[in-house]
Amino acid sequence: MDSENSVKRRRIQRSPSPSAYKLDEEDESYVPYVPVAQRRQEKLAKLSSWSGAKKDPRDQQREQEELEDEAKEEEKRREKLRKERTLLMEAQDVHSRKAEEDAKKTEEQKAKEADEEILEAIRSRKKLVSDLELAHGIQYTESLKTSWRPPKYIRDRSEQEHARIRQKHAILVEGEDIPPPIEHFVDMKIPSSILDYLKSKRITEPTPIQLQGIPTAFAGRDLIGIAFTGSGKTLAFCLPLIMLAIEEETKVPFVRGEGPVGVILCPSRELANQTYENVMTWTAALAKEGRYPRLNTVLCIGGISMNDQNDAMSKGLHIVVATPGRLIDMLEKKKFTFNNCKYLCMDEADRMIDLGFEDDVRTIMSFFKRQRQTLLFSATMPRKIQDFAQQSLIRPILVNVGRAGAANLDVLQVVEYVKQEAKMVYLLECLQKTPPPVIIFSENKNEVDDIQEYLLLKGVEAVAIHGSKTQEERQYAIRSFKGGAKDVMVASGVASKGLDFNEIQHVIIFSMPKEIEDYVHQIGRTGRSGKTGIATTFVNMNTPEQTLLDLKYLLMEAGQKVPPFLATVEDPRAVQGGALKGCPVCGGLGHGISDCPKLEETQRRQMASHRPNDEGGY
Ligand SMILES: Nc1ncnc2c1ncn2[C@@H]1O[C@H](COP(=O)(O)OP(=O)(O)OP(=O)(O)O)[C@@H](O)[C@H]1O
Repeated sequence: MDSENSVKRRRIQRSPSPSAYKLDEEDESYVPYVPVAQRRQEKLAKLSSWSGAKKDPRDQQREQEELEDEAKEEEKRREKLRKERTLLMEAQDVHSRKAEEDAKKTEEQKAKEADEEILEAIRSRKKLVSDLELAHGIQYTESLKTSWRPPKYIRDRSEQEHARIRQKHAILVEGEDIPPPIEHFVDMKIPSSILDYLKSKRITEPTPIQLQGIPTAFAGRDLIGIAFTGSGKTLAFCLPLIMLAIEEETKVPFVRGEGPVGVILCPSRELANQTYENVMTWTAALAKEGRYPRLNTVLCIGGISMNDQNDAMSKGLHIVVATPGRLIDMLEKKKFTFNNCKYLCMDEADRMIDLGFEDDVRTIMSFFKRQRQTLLFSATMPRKIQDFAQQSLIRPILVNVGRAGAANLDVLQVVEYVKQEAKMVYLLECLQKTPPPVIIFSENKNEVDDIQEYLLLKGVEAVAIHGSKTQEERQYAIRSFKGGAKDVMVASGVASKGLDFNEIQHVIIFSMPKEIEDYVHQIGRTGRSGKTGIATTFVNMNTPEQTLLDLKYLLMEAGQKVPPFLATVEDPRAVQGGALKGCPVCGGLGHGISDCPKLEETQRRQMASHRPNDEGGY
C-alpha cells in the first residue's frame, strides 16, 4: 500500500470525531494516488498519440530513459513488497499452525508438557554434595568398606531366597549388590546388651525397614529408606552409627577435640531431641555390657545452651544429633570438626531436601574431609525427590516398604464434615471416642492457642506446642504429655513429623493441612509399632477441593471408608481420560504436578530470604 494512502487511513483511525474526518476529506493539498503502472500506461498512450508528430530525438531519448527508470523502480517496489508479504505470511502460517496443533492437543498432553517443565527444573538442581566436591569434580565410586559380614548361613542363601524374604515383608529394593535381608536381630551381630534393652521395650524382631535397612547400612552402603510412619526407621539409622562408633573407638580411642564419627540431621528441634534421647538410651545400654566403650553423643539444636553439652564436648565425640542451623554454627566456630566424620544420616530427608534446607545441607557436607556414608530416611519421599537424592549418593540402595507417602494401614481414618463454627463443640464430643492420650493438630498457631484455652476451660488437661512458643515451653509440653501428666496435646505442624509419643490413641486433625504429606505424618502419630489407632479429620467448605481429592484417593488406597461427601468430589483429570498418576513432587494422588501445593510452598520459601524458624532449624 502506498504511504500517502496509509497516512490517510491512520488519520481517520486516530480522528474519531466526524468534523475531523470531514477536514481530511476537504484537504485541498490531497492528491489521489495513481499507481506507477497506470502512470506508465498513460505515458505510453501519450507517446503513441504523438507518434505521428515530429519530435526532437533528444526529448524522445529522455522520455524513454524516464520510462525505464520508472519501470525499474516499480520492479524494486514489487520485490520489496513480495519479501515483506512472504515474511508476514510465514509468521501468520506458523502462528496458525501452532494454534491448530494446540487445539488438537488434549488437556492431558498440555498438562504433561507443563509437568515436564517443572520436573526439568527439579532435575537441574545441583547435586546434593559439598561445594568443594562439586568444584573439584570429586566423585567417589566405591562404597565405604566395613568389617561387618552377615552370618555365613545367610551369605550362603541364594538370591531367590533373599527375594522371597523381601516379598514376604513387602520390601522393594533397587541398587547393585544388595546385602541380604536378615529376619532376626541376633543374626545382625548386634551386641547382646542392646538386644536385651530392645527386648525390654518389646522390640524383639526387626520391622521390614529394619531387616533390610540395617544390614545395608552395616555393610557401609549409601541408603534411601522409605517406610510408613511408626515403622521403626530411627533404630534403622541409629544402630549402624552406634556400631561404627564402637568400631572406630575400639581401633583408636577418641580424645578431646576428636570426632564425631557420624551425624544425624533432623528438620526440627523436637525430632532431634527425641533421636538424641534414643541414642543416649541405646549407648547407655551398650556401656552396661562392659565389653564396649562408652560413646559420647552431643545434641546440637537451637534454643538450648550448649553449656549443657560441655561434659560431652570435653571428651572425644562419637555422635552428633543436630538441626542444620546450629550444626553449621558449631562447625564454623570449630567447636568440633568433621575431619573424621564418615556417616551422615538425614531423617525426614525429603523435608531436608526441600529448598528451605538444601543449601544448609550442602554447607554441612562441605565440612566433610573424606568420603562419607550417606543415609536418607522418610515416610514420604516422592519418586522425583528419590531420583534427585540418588544422584547424590554412591551406589545407593533404595529400600522401600509400601508406597512413599501412603498412610499407615494401622490407622483407622475417619473424615467428617464439620462446619467451621461447629468445630470446637464437636471437638469435645470427639475426645470421648477414645481414652487419652490424644493429639489435636491445627495448621494455625492462633487456633492452637484457642483450642487449648477452650479445652482448659472445659476442664481438659491440655498442653500446646507451636513455633512461637519458647524452647522451654515446647520442651515442657512434650515432657508432660509424654510422661502422661497431660491428656491432650494441641499442636501445629511442628510436632507432627517423626515425633514418637507413647501409644497415642487418637489423632484429631482440626484443620486439614493443604499438603497431603503433612496429613500422612500427622495421622502417623498413632498406630505406631504395630498398634492400631484412630485419626479423625475435620473438613468443610474451606478445605480446598484438591486437598479433598488427595484425601479421597489416600483413603481408597488404604481400603478405608470414603464418606459420601468425599466420594462425590470429582477428579477434573478423569474427564480428560488417561491414567491418573500421583504427583511426582509430593506423592499426592489427587492432583498433578502443576497443582502441587508443596511446589507452591517450596517456591514461597525460596522467595522468602529467612529460614523457617517455626521448625526450629536453628
Ligand atoms: N522392631 C520393632 N518392633 C516393635 N517396635 C519397634 C521396633 N522398632 C521400633 N519400634 C518402636 O516403634 C515406634 C516408632 O518408631 P520410630 O519412631 O523409629 O518410627 P519412624 O518410622 O521413625 O516413624 P516416623 O516416620 O513417624 O518418624 C517407637 O516407639 C519404637 O520404639
